[in-house]
Amino acid sequence: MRFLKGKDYKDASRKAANIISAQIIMKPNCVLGLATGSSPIGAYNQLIDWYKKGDLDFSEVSTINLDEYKGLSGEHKQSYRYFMNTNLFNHVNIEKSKTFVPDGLAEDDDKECARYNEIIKSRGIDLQLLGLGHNGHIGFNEPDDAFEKETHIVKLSENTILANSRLFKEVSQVPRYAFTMGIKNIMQARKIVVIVSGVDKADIVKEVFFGPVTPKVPGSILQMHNDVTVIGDEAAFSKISI
Ligand SMILES: N[C@@H]1[C@@H](O)[C@H](O)[C@@H](COP(=O)(O)O)O[C@@H]1O
Repeated sequence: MRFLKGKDYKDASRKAANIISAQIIMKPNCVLGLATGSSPIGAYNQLIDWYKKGDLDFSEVSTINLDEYKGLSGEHKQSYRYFMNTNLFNHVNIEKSKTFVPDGLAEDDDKECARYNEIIKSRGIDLQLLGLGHNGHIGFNEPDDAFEKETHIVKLSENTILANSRLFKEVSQVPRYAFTMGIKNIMQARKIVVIVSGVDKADIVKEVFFGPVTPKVPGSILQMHNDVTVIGDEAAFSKISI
């Protein structure tokens, strides 16, 4: 595992964007596994900036997102499809038909999980970007008794519902269920980049990357992957010595 410390969030975001853009330059038709949340926004902004300057081309890139709330349409402002469109896809020359996010309105959960899982397996992810939930979740893989392997529907923990309610008018509006890639899907990515920022992530960063590997802390499985880069600002890395 490599740790890259940025001076601040902007610096950390630029480092993450550098790795993503190197991936696109080395393999123009690469498959990027993308994440939502506040953590990757800075990296997305940097990528947009480089695209606008003519330094990056997304025309052959495909993307597969980690997760989506069940019950929200892609037009809903808090859906992850909407997030991706507004924070990245609408601003670069990516073909929308090559951007995948689970369908939050799918009527049959099992069918949607199988469909999405097939999208992941048939393409294969070259680089997976991740944020980290305060309870150590990656995607929406919540603490559990076992590592859930493939795409599945998950009941969100109270902790996650509360953390994510900051983006909704009130906590009751936060969906209780979500579709998410499983741990096996994430671990099969060739390369993984985790972005963390802020002092509120300092404890979980220590637990995930230096504590025991356990499904109670889902991100801890990343210790077993052979190509993980963790990028953070000083605050997020304040409880580890690297
Ligand atoms: N499903 C997403 C995760 O993919 C994300 O990593 C996490 C952390 O978000 P943030 O980066 O805003 O702290 O939030 C959500 O729950």
